[in-house]
Formats: sequence, C-alpha cells, structure tokens
Amino acid sequence: MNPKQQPSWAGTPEHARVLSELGTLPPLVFAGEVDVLKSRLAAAARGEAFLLQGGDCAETFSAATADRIQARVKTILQMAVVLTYGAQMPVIKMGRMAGQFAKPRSSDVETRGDVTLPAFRGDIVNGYDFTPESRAHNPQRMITAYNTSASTLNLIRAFTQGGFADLRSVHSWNQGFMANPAYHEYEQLAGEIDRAVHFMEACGADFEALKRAEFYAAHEALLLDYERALTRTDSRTGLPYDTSGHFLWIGERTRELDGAHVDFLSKVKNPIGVKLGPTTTGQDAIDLINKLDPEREPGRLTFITRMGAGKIREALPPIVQAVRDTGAQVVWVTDPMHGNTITSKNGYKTRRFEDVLDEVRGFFEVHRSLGTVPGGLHVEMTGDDVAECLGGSDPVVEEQFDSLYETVVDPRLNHAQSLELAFLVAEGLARR
Ligand SMILES: O=C[C@H](O)[C@H](O)COP(=O)(O)O
Ligand SMILES: C=C(OP(=O)(O)O)C(=O)O
Repeated sequence: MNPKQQPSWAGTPEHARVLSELGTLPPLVFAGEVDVLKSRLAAAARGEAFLLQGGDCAETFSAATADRIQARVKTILQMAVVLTYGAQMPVIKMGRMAGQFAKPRSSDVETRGDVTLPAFRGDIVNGYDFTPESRAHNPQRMITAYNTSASTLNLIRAFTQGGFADLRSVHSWNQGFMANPAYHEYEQLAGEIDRAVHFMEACGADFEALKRAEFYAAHEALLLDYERALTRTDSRTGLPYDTSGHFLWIGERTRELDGAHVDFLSKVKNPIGVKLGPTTTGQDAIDLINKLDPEREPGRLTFITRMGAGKIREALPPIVQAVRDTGAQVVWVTDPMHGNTITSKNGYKTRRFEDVLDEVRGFFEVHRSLGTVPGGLHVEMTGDDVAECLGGSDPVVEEQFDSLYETVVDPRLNHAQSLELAFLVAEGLARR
C-alpha cells in the first residue's frame, strides 16, 4: 500500500540528493535523552507524572524567530507551573516544536475562485502562498526544515538550561499580560510559589534543580522521507532511533495497522504516540498496542484521544476499558482540539473554547469512572495574542479573526486561553 499523505516528489534527482544529504547530517536529538523521556512517560502512565504537549498546529520557517519561540516556551512553562502546583507531581514539558512542519490534509487540492492548486501540506513540503511556484512540492524544503528545527532546538535548550526557566522567575513570565482574569489567577499562584521558595531558601535548601527545566521536542511523524533519513543507529546499543525529535506521533489519518506510518514507528525505539479519533474501537487500540509495543515497554506508547466534546463520554470508555483489560500501561492523553473544529460564520476554521474545556472535563470523568489514569494534555497553542479559537474569559469573537487570525492550518489557543485551560486541568488533577 502506498503511504498516505505523502508529497509527489519521489523519483526526481533533487529528491535523491536531499535524502542523501539528510542522511549525513548530525542527529537533532540524542538517544540518551530519548530514553530519559521514556522513563518520564512511564511515570505518567502510572499516575506519577503528567504530560503537557503544546505548540503550533503547523510551525512555519518564517515564524521561527527568537520572540515567538520564547513566547511559546514561556507559555508552556507557565502552564506547567499551574499543573505542577495543582497536581503536586512532576509535569513533563514537551513542545509541538522544532519539527512540526508536515500536515495531513483532507483534500489534495485547494480552490480559490477558478484557480485550483495543490493544498498546503506544511512548510517542509510546499509554501502557503497561493501560487503554482509556492505550492509545488519541493524536497529542498526538508533541508530548511532540518536547519530550522536545529536552530529552534538550540534556542529551546538555551532558554530551558540557561536560567530563563528558573522557577524563581515565575512572575517575570507573566509580564505584559495583566488584563485577563487567568493572569491574575496565575499571579496569585506565582506569589504562593515565591513564598514557598523563599521559605525553603531560608531553610538552606539547594535550588540547583529549579534553575533548569527538561523540555522535549515532538511532532507528527508524517513525512516518511524525512523521518527515515533522520533515523540513526545508537552507538551505545546498536538500536534505531528517529533523531528528528524526542517523541513522534502517528496522526488520526495515518494510523491504519498495515500502513507505512505504523510500520515505520514500530521499528524505532523512541517513545511514540497515536492519535485516536471517535471511530476507534477497543480492538483497534489493542491491535496498535500489539504492533507498536509488543514488549509492553513502560513509557513506549501514548494514546492521544481526540473525540470531540459531544462524543468523548460515549466513545472513550470502551477503548479505555479494552486496553485496561489487557493490562497494557499506555499514557492516556487528551487532545481537546482536533475533534472540535467548526467553521465560523465569517468563514474561518475555529474551535469554541467551551468545547475544548468540555472535552477535557469529559476525559477526566471517563478516567475517574474507570479507575484509569488521565496522563496528559495535548494542545495547539501559541504564546501570542492571536484570535483563532472563540471564547475564553476575555472572549475572542469572530470579528477579531480578520485582524488577529494567523495560523496556516488549524486554530490555536492564545496565551490567555492556554493558561485558563491549564487551571481547569490542574483542578481535574487535584481531584484525581
Ligand atoms: O491539524 C490537523 C489537520 O492537518 C487538519 O485538521 C486538516 O485540515 P483540513 O481539513 O483543512 O485539510
Ligand atoms: C493532524 C493532527 O491531528 P489529528 O491527526 O488528530 O487529526 C495534529 O495534531 O496536527
């Protein structure tokens, strides 16, 4: 079977040249870090940690600037602080960052007026501008994606290891955002953390560990040319790792058991995720476990459920029950974005923040009633003040879309909505 959702560039000399160049470039992540992440995820599966995955729907080359990367990292750190405080357990911080450049699409083409061109498939494949040149599939873009991922990761490492993520900076991450109620709530929490930190400091505690944050990079392993070319043999163990990111996931559109994406990810040692939509059956989930995690390795497999607010309470329980009854210990993560996409009256792809919150509530309810572990949250979000999802306590309204809608594919939570969501999840975790 031909792999789904792939570009039409195979067989050109340029394609062969780029693949051979990618094969010689250094890995973006190291197998040792990937193994540490797997052990963290094993803790999340047991209910001893919580996974926070967040970032752009589709990263773009032009938005890989210091300010924007910093805003996203800062927002994820803020959400993580809220969650850590609420859950009183470690939060695994992971960006849909430094590699989230390939997008699956519902249609191969896009029509505007009487012009039809190839659909935009992410900056790693083609450009967003609606011209034949830009929409042509260009393998050279894989090299730009590699370089952009490398520079993004470099900055993330600098921010999270070089002092910016110091927990004693919790207040400074909030600067410039004070009007929204979520920011006030955050300020109060930051104040409580400050007092606790000062108390511990006065007691002579050692704060080395608070100066740095572990931060992992994740993306959908959609573009198989790129993922295969970045797969390397680990010199310590002789085992294959996909070194394009720490954590890779298989999307809802490419998760069939005999498909090329499942086959590829069954062969690498990274911790991996699979998106599960509302048509998934319990048997589908069991088959995926048997194929992707036959050894039942702790931390290996994460199921990211994206059911939709109206469906989660019916669709999720049979899947979770079936998996629970096999004894497999996967990480259960909620993606409250992808099942809740609608089109606004003025023609924008959007999501209602209320639906996002409701899916998260449903996720916690289902796991509470089955006695299983709600292990993480996966969101499309940005650190910027965009208007792409409707609602929130400082509500985004449709009229703002014309000036503040920036995403190139799916709508993201803005900075305030992301924080608000983190408070809701923290509440759910506190009750867990
Ligand atoms: O992010 C997810 C998918 O790429 C996206 O929802 C597909 O969008 P489309 O239906 O606009 O192609
Ligand atoms: C395409 C995505 O999601 P899904 O596969 O769940 O539709 C995504 O997370 O970018």
